[in-house]
Amino acid sequence: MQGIWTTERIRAAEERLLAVTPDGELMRRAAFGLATQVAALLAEETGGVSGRRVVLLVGSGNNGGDALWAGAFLRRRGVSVTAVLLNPEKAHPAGLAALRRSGGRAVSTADGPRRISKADVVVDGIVGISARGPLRPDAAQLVELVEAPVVAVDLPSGVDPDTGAVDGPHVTAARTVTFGAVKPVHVLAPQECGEVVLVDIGLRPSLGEPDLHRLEPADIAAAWPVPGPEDDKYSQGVTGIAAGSATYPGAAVLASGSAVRATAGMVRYAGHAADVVRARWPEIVATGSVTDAGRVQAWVVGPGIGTGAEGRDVLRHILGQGVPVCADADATTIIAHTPEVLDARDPDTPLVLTPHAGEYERLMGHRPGADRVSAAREAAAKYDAVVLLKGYCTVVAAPDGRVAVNTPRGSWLATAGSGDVLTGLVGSVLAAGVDPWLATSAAAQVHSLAGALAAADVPTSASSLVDAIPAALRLIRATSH
Ligand SMILES: NC(=O)C1=CN([C@@H]2O[C@H](COP(=O)(O)OP(=O)(O)OC[C@H]3O[C@@H](n4cnc5c(N)ncnc54)[C@H](OP(=O)(O)O)[C@@H]3O)[C@@H](O)[C@H]2O)[C@@H](O)CC1
Ligand SMILES: [K+]
Repeated sequence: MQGIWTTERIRAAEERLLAVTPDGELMRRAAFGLATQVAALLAEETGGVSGRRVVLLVGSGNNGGDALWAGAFLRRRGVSVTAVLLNPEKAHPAGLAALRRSGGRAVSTADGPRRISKADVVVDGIVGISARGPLRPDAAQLVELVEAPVVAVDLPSGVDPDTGAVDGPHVTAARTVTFGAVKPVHVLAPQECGEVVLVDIGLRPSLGEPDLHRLEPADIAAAWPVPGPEDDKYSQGVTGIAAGSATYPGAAVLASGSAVRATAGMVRYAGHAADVVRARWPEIVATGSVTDAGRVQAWVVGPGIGTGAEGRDVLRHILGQGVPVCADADATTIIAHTPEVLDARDPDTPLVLTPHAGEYERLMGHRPGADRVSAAREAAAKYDAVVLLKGYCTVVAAPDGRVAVNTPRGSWLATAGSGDVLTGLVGSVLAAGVDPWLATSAAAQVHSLAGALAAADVPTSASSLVDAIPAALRLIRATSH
């Protein structure tokens, strides 16, 4: 699992490491890694390094220091380097001296536009982990003029380091070179960071346990149920699906189909769309009501069941079965409007909620806001449930505080029925007895990978998303070694 640390933790670890490292050493390590990446991007963009033009946008902190030192390294490779100093009195003295010694030049913001227009690559050393809020006007004016690809130092300036939130002018980078550890901004605002490259500066041993996680293919492959020689269709977990209606059977077909494709376990369907589901998925045992559905190891409930009395009865019945439940869509709304349905739940049985921002507001009485990680944690604690907060990046919080972030591969998943597919995936992994936080996080990643495979850079549909699940699983297994 990839660990992600908040800036408070990074700063504490840096202090510990700085105390035992020669002066300036960490910055030089960081800057050398940065210079290597800038040179690589120059080569990719222009076919060469020597003689190319790099402009550094340099703020008043150590982030600017990194950029200046990297400029000095780039000079050694024959790059023409100009630093635009946003605040000349406060520019990192040692970095500025190093750049000047190497033959680089430093100019004021007045000369910035002319230099920027000729740059092959621009380096954003405006601010790093100590700043909050949008770019100040002088920096914003220069950034607006940039047409060359940008390499962000540590993070794209103007994007919040801990939440990834954007609230005004900011940098959008082609590549972000970060140091010591991945920070929340990199997984919560991937669209602003571009490709993220981590440079090791020796921080890892000082960091401790991560604040957030991102599952790697090996984690998903290890969590995903794979049948063994002793398994039969029951032992791998039976998923129950209570979704859809006679008038709107689509949600039932998608959620059930997703569960069929996701694991080798059996799938039962209970509801008014039984005929349609059976016709589309003959391997599913379908009945008209949850009361005669038979034994399941996990329930998926909600998509298309309606928010009236009947939907409420279905949800209450399912919550009382003593097995893990993934409550989605209409079930979320029912819980928000009549929280007493949760009285039917055995407190020891896992519950997964999958709200989008609007459903979150119904559940919590306020919008998720800019800090989506804290928002998900708050809901997880309130409902004693795993909460998957939908959005461009999906945040999965457990009641014990664990959080996983799923970075998307494009926006293709924003298609009708996509949520029904996700809930089917979650349910089928829950049915196999996997830890609910891990099951939900793994399902979210398989869902986004299936979306990317189904779309292949063109719009897709939820049905093709279901069809792409096996390919996504195959790819994850192939890349997990
Ligand atoms: N520590 C280490 O060992 C290592 C650290 N490393 C590097 O250091 C970076 C952190 O450096 P840092 O702490 O000096 O702060 P940083 O983010 O550069 O600047 C903050 C200053 O910017 C200003 N400012 C604030 N808001 C602003 C805004 N919206 N728009 C514009 N300006 C704004 C404000 O200054 P002011 O202008 O108000 O005087 C504030 O004081 C880190 O990201 C990494 O790159 C690496 O070298 C590895 C080793
Ligand atoms: K930066």
